[in-house]
This record gives sequence, C-alpha cells and structure tokens, in this order.
Amino acid sequence: MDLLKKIDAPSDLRRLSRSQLKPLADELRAFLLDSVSQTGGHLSSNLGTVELTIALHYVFNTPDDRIVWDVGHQTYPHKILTGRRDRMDTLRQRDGISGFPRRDESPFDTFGTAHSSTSISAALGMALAARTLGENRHAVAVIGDGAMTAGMAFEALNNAGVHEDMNLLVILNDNDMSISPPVGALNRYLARLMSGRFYAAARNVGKSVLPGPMLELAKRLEEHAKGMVLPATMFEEFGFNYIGPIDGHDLDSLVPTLQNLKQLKGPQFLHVVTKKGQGYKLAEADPVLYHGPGKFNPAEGIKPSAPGKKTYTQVFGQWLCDMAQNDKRLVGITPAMREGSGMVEFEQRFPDRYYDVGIAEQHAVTFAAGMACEGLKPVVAIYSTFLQRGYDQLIHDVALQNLDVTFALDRAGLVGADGATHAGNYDMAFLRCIPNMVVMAASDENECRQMLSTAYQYPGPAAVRYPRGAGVGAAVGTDLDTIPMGKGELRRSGKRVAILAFGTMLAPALKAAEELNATVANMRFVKPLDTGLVLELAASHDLLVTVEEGCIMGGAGSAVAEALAAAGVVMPLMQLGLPDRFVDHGDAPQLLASCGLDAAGIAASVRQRLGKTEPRLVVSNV
Ligand SMILES: Cc1ncc(C[n+]2csc(CCOP(=O)(O)OP(=O)(O)O)c2C)c(N)n1
Ligand SMILES: CC(=O)[C@@H](O)[C@H](O)COP(=O)(O)O
Ligand SMILES: [Mg+2]
Repeated sequence: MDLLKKIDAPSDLRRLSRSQLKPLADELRAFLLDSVSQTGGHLSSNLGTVELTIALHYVFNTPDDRIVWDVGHQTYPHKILTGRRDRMDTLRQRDGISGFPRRDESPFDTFGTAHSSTSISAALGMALAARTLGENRHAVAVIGDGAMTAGMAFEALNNAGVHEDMNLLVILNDNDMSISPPVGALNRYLARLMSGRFYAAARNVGKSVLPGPMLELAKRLEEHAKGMVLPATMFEEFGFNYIGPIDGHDLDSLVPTLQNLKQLKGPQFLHVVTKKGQGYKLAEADPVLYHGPGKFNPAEGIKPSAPGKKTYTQVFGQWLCDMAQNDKRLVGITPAMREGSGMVEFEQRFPDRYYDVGIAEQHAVTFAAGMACEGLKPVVAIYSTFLQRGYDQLIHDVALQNLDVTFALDRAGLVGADGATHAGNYDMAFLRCIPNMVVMAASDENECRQMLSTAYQYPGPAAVRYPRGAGVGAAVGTDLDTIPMGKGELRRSGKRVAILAFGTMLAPALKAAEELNATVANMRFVKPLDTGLVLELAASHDLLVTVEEGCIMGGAGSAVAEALAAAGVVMPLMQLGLPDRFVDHGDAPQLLASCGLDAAGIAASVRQRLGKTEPRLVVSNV
C-alpha cells in the first residue's frame, strides 16, 4: 500500500507520474475489497469505478472542478482518495462516514446522492451556475447505465444539449448491469452502440486515446465504414459531443481522453465500458450477489446464511406467488429492484406477468394504472423511499381515478446502513392525505400477508407498509385470508394509558405496556382509521399515546388527533414517532432506540408525560 498511503487528497494523486497510476489502482482495489468485506457495503459497483475515479481526480482539478456521482453507491474509491481512507472502517455505521456522497462530509462530495438519476441535472446546474458567475470550472456527471434509464436523466440531457457555452461532461459508466441485469430498449441500444462504434473515439478525440487492440479494431472498422455515413448516436442528437465507447479500466485510454475532453466546451458525453466487480473474481461472476453484501471473508466469498426468521420481503415474495397462482389477473411490477423486493421466484414462475420497468418509479406507477384500467390487478413492489419519486403519479393517475393498484411498500421506517436517503419515514404522512387510499402498517409477518391480501381484494388503491429485514418470528399462514377493513384490535387491557400502536411499534408497545400496565391497541389501518376504537379508548383512559415508525408530523398519530378533534373529544394525547430531523445511518434498532421508539423509550416517554399531564388538555410533542 505504498502509493495509496501517500494520498491524502487528490493533489497528492496529481503529483504521481502516469506510470504510477496502474499500481495505485491495484492497491486501491485491494484496499477496497479488504475494507468493504469488513464493514459490508456496495462492493461490485465500487470495484468497477477504481480506474475511472483515479483518472477523474488526476485530470480534473477537484474539488474546484465538480464531480457528481449518480446514486453515489460507487464512491468508495473517491472517498478513499479524498481523505477518508482512515475512516473506511466506520463506513455506514453510526457516527461513521456515509455510504453515499454528502456535502457535509467532504468538499469533494459536491452533491448528495443515493436516489438515482439526479447527477446530470445537478451537474448541469453547476455548469450553468459557473457560467453565470464567471467561474472557469468543469462539472462532471458520472452516471451508470441503470441510472440512465430514468426519465430524470433524459429530462436533464434534453435541457443540457442546447447550452453550448459551458463546461459539462457526462460520463456514462456502462457496465451492462443495474442491480440486476439491465432491462429495456436503452440497454439494447447501448449494446448496439458498443458493438459498432469503437472507432468513434479515434474519430473525435485523436487516435492516441485508443489502446493497441482497440486501435486495430478501430482502424478496421474505419476502413469498413469508408464511404458510409455513420448515423449519429442518440446522445449526439441530444446535442452532445459523443466520445466512446472506451475501456473504463484502461488508464491509458481514460487519462488522455479526459484530458482532451477537458479542452472542449459545450455538452460532452463520454461512454466508458467497465465491469461490475472488476478484479474480484467472485464479484465479476455474480455482481448481483456482491452488489451490497454484508461482512464476508474475501478468501471464501459470501456463504449462504443460516436459516433464521423470515424477512418481510420473503413474506411478500411468497404471498405474491401464492396470489398469482390463485388469480391470473395479477401482474407484478418492480422499478429495478427484483432482488431487494423479493421477486426473483415470481419472475421465474410467472415470467409473463413480471415487469421490471427499470429505474422508473414514476412510470411504474402510471404503467400500473394503465393495466388496472384494463382489468388487470397490478401489484407495485416498491421501497417506501422510492415511491416518493412516483407521488404525483400515485395521486393523479391512480388515486384520482380510484384504480385498483396494490402497493407493497418495503423498507418502511428506518433502514439502517443506507441512512436518511433511503429511510421510509414519510409514507404514512404522504399517503393518508390522498383520497381513496387505504393504508395499512404490518405489525408482524403473518399480518403482513393478511394485509397484502386485504389490499389486493380492495377494489381501489391500497398500500401495505413493512420494514426492512426480519420480522418478530410470527408463523405465517398459507391462506389468502383478509382482515376486516378499517378495524384495529385490542391486544392488552390496562389502566389510565392506552397505547395505539401502528405497524412495527406494536411489539415494543406491548413490552412497554407490561411495565406501565397500559392498554395496547394494534391499529393496523392508518386509513381508514378505526375511529370507533379510538373513541372507545379515549372514553376509558386518561392518556392516549400513538406510536409509529414514521414521521410524527402528519403521520398516523395525526390521524388520531384529527379523529378526536372531529368528535369534539378533548383529552391528553401524546404522539411518538420519528422526529422532525433526518436520521443518519447506523444500526436500525439502535437508531430507533435513539428516537425513543423501543420499549424502554416508549415507557419513559409515557412516565414523563404522566408526571406532567394536565387533564383535559390536548398536547402533542410534534
Ligand atoms: C430512484 C432510485 N431507484 C432505485 C434505486 C436503487 N438502486 C440503487 S443502485 C441501482 C442500480 C444502478 O445501476 P447503475 O446506475 O448502472 O450503477 P451500477 O450499480 O451498475 O454501478 C438501483 C436500482 C435508487 N438508488 N434510486
Ligand atoms: C444504492 C441503492 O439504492 C441500493 O443498492 C440500496 O442500497 C439497496 O438497499 P437494500 O440493501 O435495503 O436492498
Ligand atoms: Mg450499471
């Protein structure tokens, strides 16, 4: 690690000779593998960007020149080269460095990312801001072929292509993979581009950028193409100067190409080809498995984990297959999250009813709406955080027309290592305000299955939220039974205090209630709320406590407050949930505890409130 140790900032890197870059890349890759295997994290994508990262920091004057990394899950080499090598052992842990770029972490992290396909917009904004401010700096967006499938990327290309007097470079990092194999016509187009345009690099930026074998191929292709008019690439039609494809692991191609491109003004587009998992054979062979592994021994690779409690994702995957078996109208839709959403088996068993639409949440929702119009029964499996992208589509295309679409909202609540960008904290608040929506929160695995069936049978838009990871260990039935619409259930009878628990908060609420001798209701429905149960509990208790793994503001507790107010009931109410701040990465149970959302925290909040409650006052701790 002789070279790597000397690099505390890209200025150190820029002092190296060109011939030192390849050994540096080898050291960086070895460090990366060792480090990620000890912390867990996004491995395959990072192994693929080692050379590109070195070349970018070598050629561009970072941080004055801006690099915006799309998704940002491939920025570990960037973090290592920009002064965070010594903190890589804290990656994605509480108080440690983030797994994504963050402006508050380093001046080299020019833009916070994690949700995909934002880089071109942000870099274009920076490039045009530099032009406006008279600052001579470059803005570079690095975007993957998966992220490129999103509408937002094309909105940005469309906007960028007409601005000639600026320094914007878009680098398409094409590894022919999303998390799972890429889908759609763009992928086919990129494959065609790759097979037919090697000589374009020579034509546009000088033959010196091509390595030997590629130069030979380029020459032959050029001979072959003599006299033929080469169709412009799609990116050229968008107004970009398209260069590529070039080998994204070959520093002798990357560095001179970037140096040449740096001289050019206007929208530039560089197509680099990389391999996901490059340099670690097991990840190269199975980039999906190594996309975001936990800790593992690099010498042995990832071992199958011992069977434990079922995850909610598995419960959903099983339910989806069972319901599909039962009902031919069911179609399953994922915006590029087949593995994460538990749809691998569904795709295998029902390939004609499986739709991976790419990283296109907005489209996924409206596409489902279209199918529902024709009598199919779409199930959109989507992470809570990514449904945020499809919000207008949910309101305007699905709910307004009261269409029969089921939303399986995975990763609801805190997600742990991915942190604030991926936390599903807002869905209860943003869904319950939409007319026609039914919103359920699962408190255990079996209830999750029942709620999915309930949502599916409901002839309008309905969502079931469930968290990342394993449940409480509840036995899961095999039937497709539903639960009564809008009905909660009493789970414990106590005195003075009634805890109204939503979803995952039922288990800690029951535990806290033992100590408090409180009543506990499993509310099940955020909407329609079981108003009857709320009023009954209000009449028989001194204090109502709502608890939810979601933002307090506007969430399920707010629904209870509204119900009390609508009935003219004035009584003490305490709303527990996630606070009005972003909760960073870390271990999810610890983070929940830090927000007072474990049994001890709930009990402590109630005890404190009982000590100072003025009867007949409505209070909340929003
Ligand atoms: C809006 C949004 N939807 C889904 C995801 C989940 N996601 C993270 S990385 C990824 C695949 C990205 O593929 P690509 O851009 O080609 O990068 P690669 O992993 O191949 O390096 C997906 C779907 C996300 N981060 N953001
Ligand atoms: C970068 C990204 O968005 C995904 O890779 C995400 O980190 C996956 O999260 P899960 O591990 O919860 O599926
Ligand atoms: Mg890719």
